[in-house]
Amino acid sequence: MLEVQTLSKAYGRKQILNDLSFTVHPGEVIGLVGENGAGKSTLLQILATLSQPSAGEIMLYDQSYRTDVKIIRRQIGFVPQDIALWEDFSVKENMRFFEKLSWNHKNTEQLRQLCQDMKLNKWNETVKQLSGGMKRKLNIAVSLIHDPDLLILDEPTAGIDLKSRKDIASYLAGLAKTQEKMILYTSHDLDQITQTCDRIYCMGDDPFYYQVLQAYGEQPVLL
Ligand SMILES: Nc1ncnc2c1ncn2[C@@H]1O[C@H](COP(=O)(O)OP(=O)(O)OP(=O)(O)O)[C@@H](O)[C@H]1O
Repeated sequence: MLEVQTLSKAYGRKQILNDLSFTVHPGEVIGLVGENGAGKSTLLQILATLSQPSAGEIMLYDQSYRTDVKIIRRQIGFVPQDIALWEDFSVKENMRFFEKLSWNHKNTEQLRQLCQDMKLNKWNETVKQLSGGMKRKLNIAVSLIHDPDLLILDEPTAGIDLKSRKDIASYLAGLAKTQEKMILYTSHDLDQITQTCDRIYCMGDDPFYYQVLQAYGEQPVLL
């Protein structure tokens, strides 16, 4: 379980996150929504251990983000907003490269299976030959090589076609349910968020997202 308690983050005098508390349970897909600048990426970066909070506690199972960062990093997969792949390498070469950096090893067939599970069947094509949606699928596949318990994704479906969005969303939901993963992701696509997520957290001062989600029949949680 991921437990966030009274988390705050300020950049200089600018308060971005203020006293956030929430939990994510194994098997849950959590959607994080809010206007531009609400602090979603800031929160995800802290949860991915890439940024420090100004105050508060975070626990992943019984490990503390303050004292057990090395262990926690092994249990986290992070997919940033920007694609982070080697453009001149093939899909296979990217998977093998990142597998070498991973603490948990997989053979080539297992790596290929990960891509196929994501409906990415371009094993020998270079990344620069792939479409934006395919690159995003590969980015997600890379983040899963070390079999993380907690998967954090910053707008994994931004700018990609409806079919690929559905592929990714149903893959993430299946992963949470079959392997008890905790998945936390941001998106501005409320149709997809409401269809995919077990719970939705709303960030920011603007009540717009909260109200629209209520109109969808959801009961979002205000952070
Ligand atoms: N390194 C930084 N230094 C100072 N301010 C920052 C820094 N990173 C982010 N911010 C500010 O923090 C606020 C929250 O940004 P963040 O990227 O977390 O929002 P977001 O909800 O993810 O937005 P979007 O939907 O546009 O991706 C913004 O006002 C941004 O300018």
